[in-house]
Amino acid sequence: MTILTETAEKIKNMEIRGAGRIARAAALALKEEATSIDTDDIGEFNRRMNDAYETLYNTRPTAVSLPNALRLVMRYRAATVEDARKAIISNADNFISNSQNAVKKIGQIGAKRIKDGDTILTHCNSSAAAAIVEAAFKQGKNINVIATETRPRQQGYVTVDIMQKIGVPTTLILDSAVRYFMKDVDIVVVGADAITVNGSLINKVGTSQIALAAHEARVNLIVAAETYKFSPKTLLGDLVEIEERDPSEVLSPEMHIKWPGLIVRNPAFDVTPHQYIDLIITELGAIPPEMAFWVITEKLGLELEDSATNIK
Ligand SMILES: O=P(O)(O)OC[C@H]1O[C@H](OP(=O)(O)O)[C@H](O)[C@@H]1O
Repeated sequence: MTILTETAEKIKNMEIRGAGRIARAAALALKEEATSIDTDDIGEFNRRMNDAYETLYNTRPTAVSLPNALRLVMRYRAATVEDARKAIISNADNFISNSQNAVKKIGQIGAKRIKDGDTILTHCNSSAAAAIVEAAFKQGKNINVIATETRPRQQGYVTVDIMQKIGVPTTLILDSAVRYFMKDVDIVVVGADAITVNGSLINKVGTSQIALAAHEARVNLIVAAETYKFSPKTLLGDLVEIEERDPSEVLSPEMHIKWPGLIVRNPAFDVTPHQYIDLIITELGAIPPEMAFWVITEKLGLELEDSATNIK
């Protein structure tokens, strides 16, 4: 197994997960592939890099950070294999370090929205959302986190683990207990797998129910999202595909056999309309969801140009 196929497999089975981590792992896999292709023929090199792009692209459909990262790394024009290799390596290194810096900046900017004494509810596991909590805690704010379990993959445990290591007092709750606890919550902070041109959020399934409960209780909901989580293709009229994962994540095959004909659905994400989002914290600053169009056209302009010509 090459690093490329291993990375693709790990993204599919969610050993590598979280929109930002998926993007960085894909960038690294393209870099490794570019380094290891043994040819002097630029045509063959380009073909094999395109195959690598396709393999990674076809792993999970929803997190737009993946195609955005792939396009950024693959943006090269070169007459020789040596130049192509250099360009891909430098693009991948830049993407990875920009992505890591973006998460840190989001932490610093988002922490200003957290007040001393706040109880923060978060869903699933988002490194960008966790960066906000960590920065606020390191500023000496006395805060608590409520983490949802996040059925069926229990990414809430990853959040709990991070919070325990940092030392933030944390309460784990069932996803279905969110409305029950909303009266104790001061702010909801979640991550993003994609943000559409109208500022709506695609994130772990259950986020939209949390947003409704927060709205009802007049609790602010903020989204932590690097600009490469904004979806250029939504500007072209496309919808973001919602990944539907295997039913066995929800119900064991042994149980399923007992009820032949039972339909089990397992969408991994849902859509939270922009009306329920107070702010999106990006590395460029805290912006209202209505500015998604600006991020896509002004900041991801080149990706848009690519997506217009480039199918994906
Ligand atoms: O990039 P960061 O902020 O880490 O994560 C962003 C989002 O990615 C995750 O998806 P999954 O667990 O891969 O399905 C969650 O939906 C999370 O909110």
